[in-house]
Amino acid sequence: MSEAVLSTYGLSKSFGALKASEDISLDLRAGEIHAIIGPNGAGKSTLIAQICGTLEPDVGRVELMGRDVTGLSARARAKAGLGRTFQISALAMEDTVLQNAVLGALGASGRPWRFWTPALKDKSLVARADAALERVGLEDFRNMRTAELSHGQRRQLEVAVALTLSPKAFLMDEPMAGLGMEGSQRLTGFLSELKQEAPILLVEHDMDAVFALADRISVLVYGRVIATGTVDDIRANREVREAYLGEES
Ligand SMILES: Nc1ncnc2c1ncn2[C@@H]1O[C@H](COP(=O)(O)OP(=O)(O)OP(=O)(O)O)[C@@H](O)[C@H]1O
Repeated sequence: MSEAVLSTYGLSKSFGALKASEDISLDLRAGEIHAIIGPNGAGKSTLIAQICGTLEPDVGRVELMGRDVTGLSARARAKAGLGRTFQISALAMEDTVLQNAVLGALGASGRPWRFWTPALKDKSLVARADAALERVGLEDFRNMRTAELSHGQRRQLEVAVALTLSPKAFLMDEPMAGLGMEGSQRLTGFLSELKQEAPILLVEHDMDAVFALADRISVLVYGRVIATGTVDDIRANREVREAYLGEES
């Protein structure tokens, strides 16, 4: 496949005696979904936090489009093109769908937050927000209160907010969580299109979704990557089956 958009080199992070990340080197390539799977406590969230910049690694570095971003804040990384959706929704529930999307577009514009109210009157910001809403299929819901959206629609809105920053790569932490079968099937279809715009590093517990979506999978166990490969490689990997997939494989 093609070149790396996002790479980690030797990321390590300990909490006291616990090695939550141990020498993690992986990459995310143009056009792909790379899923990170592993049992509870394997270190998936710790890894994502170091990549997005909310947790400092003890050792190692993160590169985005060949640029070392390890010293940058999470906000600066987002501006540099690292789009993120969160395990726990960061949306303002009482605001409308459009307001949430404009907030993202405002972040992308680099203007201070106190210009928030006029931002809704700023045609270019609203146009950017509307384009993102259209991209995720929420254009008919733009004036609805976010709290009234279904769970699946909120996930789509989170992607729209991230899209307003024109991300070069997405980090998604359990986007399927809380979705029913229909919702996760719809999101699966959407993510498989979205990856063409920006590749997706995906942490997900829903194995059906992972096996349907991922171009490559890395398996984390006790903070270490024990295998990286295609779905078929991972299904066939003995160490993975023993350590993680067990009877399900
Ligand atoms: N701030 C912290 N302080 C101390 N220990 C931590 C901290 N954050 C995570 N850990 C520990 O590091 C290990 C990895 O946790 P992490 O949340 O990254 O795993 P995970 O794979 O995301 O788990 P889950 O699938 O349950 O979300 C766990 O043993 C956890 O208890």
